[in-house]
Amino acid sequence: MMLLEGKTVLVTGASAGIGRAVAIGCARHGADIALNFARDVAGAESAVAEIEALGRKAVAIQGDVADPETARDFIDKAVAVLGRVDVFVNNAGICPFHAFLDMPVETFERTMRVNLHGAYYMVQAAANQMVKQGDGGSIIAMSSISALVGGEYQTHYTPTKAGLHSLMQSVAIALGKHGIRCNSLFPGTILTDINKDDLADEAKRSYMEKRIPLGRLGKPDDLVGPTVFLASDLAQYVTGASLLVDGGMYVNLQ
Ligand SMILES: NC(=O)C1=CN([C@@H]2O[C@H](COP(=O)(O)OP(=O)(O)OC[C@H]3O[C@@H](n4cnc5c(N)ncnc54)[C@H](O)[C@@H]3O)[C@@H](O)[C@H]2O)C=CC1
Ligand SMILES: C[C@H](O)[C@@H]1OC(=O)[C@H](O)[C@@H]1O
Repeated sequence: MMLLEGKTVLVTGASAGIGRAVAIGCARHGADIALNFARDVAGAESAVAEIEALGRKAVAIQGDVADPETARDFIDKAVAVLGRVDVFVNNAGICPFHAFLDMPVETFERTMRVNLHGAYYMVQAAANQMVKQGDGGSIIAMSSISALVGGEYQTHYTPTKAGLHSLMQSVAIALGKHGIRCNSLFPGTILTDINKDDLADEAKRSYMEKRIPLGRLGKPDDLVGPTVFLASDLAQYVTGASLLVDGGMYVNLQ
């Protein structure tokens, strides 16, 4: 069943990892796609080619989400090519693992700017476009299990993910009157470039795997179904909600 037929979906950070899987997954469900990407031109172009091969329209638009100008530019260019915005997926993010006591100011500030400030500007720009269209929409934030639990080397990162979830709760209230639903996904540990180095440590990887009742680390495609659900009319009465997509890791105390 095609759940996103006729919809236009915008995804940030979509040249690789979860964002790319979600963009292509939404296209499989009938959506046209606009992808934001930072630097990886080849990754963005190949994602566009994959989406077009599915018979859908796709456009890749370059921009650093930490720059407030990028948000307006992304929405305007996406609308110029695809006509409208029905679904906005705020996915772009970084997690440069580092200890707390000597966290460099620039690492802390860059993580905040990309993950949280960038999300704020993007969500605001997408929401303004949806309000202008006048027929609702769906905004989805790629938050994290890290909105709920800490990480020794993620003291700069986990607050951005809790902040993203909080942003979705508040904008769900602000935008409800416009029929715009706002929800968060909480991925657990998904194998992508963001944690390639961290999980190169065999002991850490095996510890993470053992914490997961479903017995494996996640893959980017694991986020497609939950994203499509929240994007689709199946979730027409779901807003301000969050969904863990973690193989059960969060609930596994002992
Ligand atoms: N992989 C995991 O275990 C988990 C990931 N997440 C979140 O999922 C999202 C996607 O991450 P992954 O696919 O895992 O990592 P990834 O590193 O494969 O993808 C991140 C994407 O964001 C883009 N990006 C980074 N900075 C950007 C900027 N300034 N402007 C535009 N794009 C930018 C990257 O180019 C890349 O395409 C992130 O927000 C991450 O925090 C959440 C929970 C778990
Ligand atoms: C980057 C981490 O491996 C990943 O990102 C998160 O949000 C979780 O903390 C995951 O473990």
